[in-house]
Amino acid sequence: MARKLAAGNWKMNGTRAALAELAAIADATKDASADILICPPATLVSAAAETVSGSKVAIGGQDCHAANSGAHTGDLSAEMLKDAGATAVILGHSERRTDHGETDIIVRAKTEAAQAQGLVAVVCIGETLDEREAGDTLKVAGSQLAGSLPDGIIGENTVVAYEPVWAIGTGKVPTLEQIGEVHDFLRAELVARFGDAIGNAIPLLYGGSVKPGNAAEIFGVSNVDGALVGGASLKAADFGPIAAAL
Ligand SMILES: O=C[C@H](O)COP(=O)(O)O
Repeated sequence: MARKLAAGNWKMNGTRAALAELAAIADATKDASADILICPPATLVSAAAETVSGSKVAIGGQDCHAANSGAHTGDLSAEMLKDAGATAVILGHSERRTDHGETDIIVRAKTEAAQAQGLVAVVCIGETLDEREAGDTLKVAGSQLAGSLPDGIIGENTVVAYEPVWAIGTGKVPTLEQIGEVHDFLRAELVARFGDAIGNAIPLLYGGSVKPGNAAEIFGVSNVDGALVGGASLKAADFGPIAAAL
């Protein structure tokens, strides 16, 4: 069975002043039974890791390059994130796929690089509204899953986040049936490709407008092992109750 995980993606939000809120998040989640991960902007990874030291909060990056080092101005490698104190990294978020043209092939290479450094890869997939309305949700999710995950993964170093693009930051949330349909499908795909032990050990997170008011019902859906939370991960008063609902 997959472990439970409440993960926060701060996206391009936060300066050093936000470290006080991170400390509040560590306090608000100290009794949570789920694992806790916060992914601040890269500028804060090192200080964030120091801030949460001794708590149950782990720190992650929001992206990494597929190479370990080299002439890639502005990029960060998995090794650098690890050196700064990260233990995980979000890869293939729809905002990176859209803003930076990241393909499944690129996401797969980044995932391999992250895992080679011992980081947990939180690999994101999800359909656009057009794709859902065309009835292609499972086709898109299956294709992104197959293309973004490398062979040879182990359950402990991989998390998959299903984030319908149309639900991100919009306040629109799929029905519980829609979430369950995709998560059951993804679990079956993981088991078919990686076998029972690994396929069932990979946490499947739902992401997209998760709030304190809807977290418990989403966590009650089959094969939902947690959430990747954007806006509501910025405040301890929101993220604490979400983590507690797991
Ligand atoms: O990575 C997080 C997701 O994009 C969800 O963002 P949101 O909770 O603000 O909708």
